[in-house]
Amino acid sequence: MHSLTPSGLHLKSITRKTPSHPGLGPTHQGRFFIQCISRYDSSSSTAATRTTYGHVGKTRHEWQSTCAILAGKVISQQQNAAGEDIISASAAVNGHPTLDLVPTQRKPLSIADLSPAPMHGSHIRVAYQGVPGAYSESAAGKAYPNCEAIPCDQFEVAFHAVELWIADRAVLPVENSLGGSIHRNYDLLLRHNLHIVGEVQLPVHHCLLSLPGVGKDCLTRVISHPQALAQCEHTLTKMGLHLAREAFDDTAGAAEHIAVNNLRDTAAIASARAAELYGMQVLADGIQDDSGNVTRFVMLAREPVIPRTDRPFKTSIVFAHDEGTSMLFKVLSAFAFRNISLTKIESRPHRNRPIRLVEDGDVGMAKHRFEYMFYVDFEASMAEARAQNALAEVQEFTSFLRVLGSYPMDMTPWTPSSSPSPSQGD
Ligand SMILES: O=C(O)C(=O)C[C@]1(C(=O)O)C=C[C@@H](O)C=C1
Repeated sequence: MHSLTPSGLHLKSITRKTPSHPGLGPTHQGRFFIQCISRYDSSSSTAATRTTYGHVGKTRHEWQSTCAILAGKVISQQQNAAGEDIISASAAVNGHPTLDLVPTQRKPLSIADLSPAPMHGSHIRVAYQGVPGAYSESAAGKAYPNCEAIPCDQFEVAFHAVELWIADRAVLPVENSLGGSIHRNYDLLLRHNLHIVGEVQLPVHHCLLSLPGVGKDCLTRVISHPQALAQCEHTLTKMGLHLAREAFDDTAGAAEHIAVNNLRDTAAIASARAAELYGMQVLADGIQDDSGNVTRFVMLAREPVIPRTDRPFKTSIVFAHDEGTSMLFKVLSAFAFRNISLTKIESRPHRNRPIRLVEDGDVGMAKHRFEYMFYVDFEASMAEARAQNALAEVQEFTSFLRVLGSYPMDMTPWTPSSSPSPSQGD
């Protein structure tokens, strides 16, 4: 178990005012929720969150709050520049006013904006997507015991937190044994220049949560992270729960949303720790479709780790090609001939050129072909000659090749979760 202590920050591009709810305690009630502070501490099970207000002051917490606002501004600026959705932070969320984080004028960052936190202390700061109680927070704690976990409302904010020196690491999910790849993070890995410095595999044990006293009969819908909904789909049906399913940013955020808004017809799929944090009851425990439900997370840093050969390493690469799919066969054989095992292959649309027009010589007609970026993980360290030789060969067949990281493999054994056990509230 882990605790939240008032020594971190919650990075958000939009802040919201949370209405009062008796189950949440004074820190959540009717305030501008600028920052939620959490430290992952594997030795304790107590939890406390703390909020601060929209001013910049002299204390460390206030300084950190400034960082959160800064991160929000940077993201807003980038989104404006890219012509993507503009986040209007001055808009109301759930009828409540939010802070204006959208700058009216672009102001370049100064060196002062980017300087690391004073009094950093001995705790490594780890950014994750979600709110306290999310699985990503547990993954951060598994990867870096006693770290200071920094909740971020979007994956991209976690990338920015590391780039801006607000966090030392980001821990992000990339694939789940039931739900498959988390594509957004593959795309972000390519857009940003952070390095993969490690991986952790986390057994994911889902619970069905409702407000205290609310039974299954009262429920009409279930909300959670899309991956969590997918991981529990069959079990919910087998339990006779034909509920409308709605996606939410993260599992723990879904539990918090129900608690804050007193939603008596809605259940959340989230962790037992989220139930504890947000005062929810556990209606059923272990509702994932397979007991071996595991999510793989990668750790990201500004600097790569130096590859070694004294322990098992994995290397992640991404590449693109200019002609034909036969290139893929050649690339894969570069690894096969050297007895290098591949552990993962993923294809994503080519960002700059998703479709290409090609002449079909046989029929004399032009046709459209989809273009891809390929992500490959293989079991070897970049310090090994066979990995270097394989990549030298891969480079010959590809138009673009980037090593995302060469890092120690997670070798920790894990035990499957138990099968569903309905508990209180039936
Ligand atoms: O929502 C959370 O709690 C998360 O940490 C995100 C996430 C994911 O993105 O896959 C992580 C692990 C589980 O597989 C479900 C959800």
